[in-house]
Amino acid sequence: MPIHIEAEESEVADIVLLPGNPQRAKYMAENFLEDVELYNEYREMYGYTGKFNGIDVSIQTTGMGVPSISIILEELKMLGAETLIRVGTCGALTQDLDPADLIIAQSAATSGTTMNQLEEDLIIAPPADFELIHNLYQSALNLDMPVHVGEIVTSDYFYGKDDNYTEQLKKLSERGVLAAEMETAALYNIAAKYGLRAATVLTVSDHIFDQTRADKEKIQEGVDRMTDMVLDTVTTVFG
Ligand SMILES: O=P(O)(O)O[C@H]1O[C@H](CO)[C@@H](O)[C@H]1O
Ligand SMILES: O=c1cc[nH]c(=O)[nH]1
Repeated sequence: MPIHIEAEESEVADIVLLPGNPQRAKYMAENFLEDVELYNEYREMYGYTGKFNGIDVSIQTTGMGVPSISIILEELKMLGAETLIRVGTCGALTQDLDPADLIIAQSAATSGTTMNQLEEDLIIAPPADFELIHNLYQSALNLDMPVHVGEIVTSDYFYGKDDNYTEQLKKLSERGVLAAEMETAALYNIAAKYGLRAATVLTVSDHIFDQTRADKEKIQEGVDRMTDMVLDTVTTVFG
């Protein structure tokens, strides 16, 4: 049994959804899955397994940031997980995005974390699994949801350290990077290391440059949309 996910392999599904927030994991499990079992409570890294349209699906909390999600991903690999879909929130880097819009992350640049640096002169940027993001996009269109596809940045900072960080984000924004969050580069790198399938879907909770945050109801609307989209794709790809 791994150290931080106190579960047996048989308790975790092949398909795992990955919210950062434990309350989101609980909400998604209780409101979207049937026959739900809680398999992990340690450190409030809640993990649930249930069924959606007859398909076994787990929802595993990752915590915030690259170190936390990296522990969880390594342990999910030990527990036999094969398909990993992050369901997170993010800060938009452009006014073209509205609160509760959805983003499908094709790739993740990094700021502050060395996740994409394989060796001194070797930077990699593993992409999302194409079949997953293709189907996620189709699900969003079919369900008439506002969706954007592109690059994001995974940052070690939620609160910008200094002006230099804001300048970095502005440069990324000028190059078309849509939003910042704190885990996806770890997900895509660890998935590449083990040959797992991975994708990230985010809902916009903040606008970084004007420092505005959507109210809780709006963020919840985005979470509900995002979960509907992801479970529609799970049904199409694995049903
Ligand atoms: O809402 P979650 O999935 O936690 O994702 C985002 O929210 C947290 C910061 O508030 C970070 O984990 C960031 O990546
Ligand atoms: O990392 C994050 C997540 C949500 N909102 C932000 O501004 N940053």
